[in-house]
Amino acid sequence: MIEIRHLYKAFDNHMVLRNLNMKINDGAVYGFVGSNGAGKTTTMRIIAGLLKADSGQILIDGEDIGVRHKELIGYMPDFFGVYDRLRVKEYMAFFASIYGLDREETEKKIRQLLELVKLTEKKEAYVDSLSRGMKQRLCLARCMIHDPKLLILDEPVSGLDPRARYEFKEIIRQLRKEGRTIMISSHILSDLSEMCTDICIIDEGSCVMDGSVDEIEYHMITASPLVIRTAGRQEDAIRLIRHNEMVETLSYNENEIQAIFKGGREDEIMLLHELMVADIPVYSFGRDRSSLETLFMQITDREVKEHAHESGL
Ligand SMILES: Nc1ncnc2c1ncn2[C@@H]1O[C@H](COP(=O)(O)OP(=O)(O)OP(=O)(O)O)[C@@H](O)[C@H]1O
Repeated sequence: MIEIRHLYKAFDNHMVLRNLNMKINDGAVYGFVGSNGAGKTTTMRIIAGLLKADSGQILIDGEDIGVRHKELIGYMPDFFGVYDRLRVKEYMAFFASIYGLDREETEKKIRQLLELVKLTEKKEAYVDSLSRGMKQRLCLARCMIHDPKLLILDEPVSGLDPRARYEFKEIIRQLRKEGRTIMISSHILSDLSEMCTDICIIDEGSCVMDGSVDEIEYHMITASPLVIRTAGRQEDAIRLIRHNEMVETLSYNENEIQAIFKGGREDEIMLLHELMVADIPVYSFGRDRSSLETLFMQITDREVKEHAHESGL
């Protein structure tokens, strides 16, 4: 398990990380989401050993990571450097040499990793001739050359076209199946929920919500209003719904009734059952599934953030 404890970092008196805490279980694909400037890259660079924290600890299996970042972590930055006149296989061999792999091991690793990222046929191609998506995949391959305990990927799909994003996500799903531990950042929550097992939402340098993707989605669902449409008898429906203890607020117009409903699926079924028993002609009943992005906006909204903090989310 990787634990980040009480991380603080300031640049020129500007506090960027404030008491950041995270736990990443072995085999987790840990989505790290936050808006621009939230502190994602800073956190990742500190874990990768490229930047020093002002205070805090990074523990792997209970031990302080110390100076062992290089061997334990594979870090993929959010930009790709220029490698003039270097072929794909030479690029990979260069990184293998940094980690002291012998010739046989280097060849084996290059073969395996290029296969994983579907670049075997590009082995002899010059790096600079590859498409953006291919470069991202090559960069991922080189981060894995030394079999790191934790892979850190900083916004790996940003700037990719839909096909390249899909291809990259497929590789992450494959790595997830293999039980790799991965931390992956994005400012798009829905990108991460497709690939990840867990999500941490960072805002102004602190984690404001974390949990499994299922837990996060549960919060998303209960944050979405319940929308009920009837074919007549709307006033009776409003009266009945208003009395349900799970209803926090109610609004309506001539077409529909909207309720902020704190109950889960069972409570929704109960309410629908009550409406049916009262013979109210319900023709549509369900959550207005606000996108994950809406939840994200809500959580990073000041007032909601305070509420989430108080309720221990
Ligand atoms: N080397 C630096 N010197 C001064 N300020 C910095 C430095 N690096 C980052 N910052 C500031 O720290 C804050 C957090 O930046 P960081 O890059 O960690 O955010 P981020 O969440 O990764 O954002 P983005 O999604 O835009 O990449 C920003 O206000 C940024 O300007």
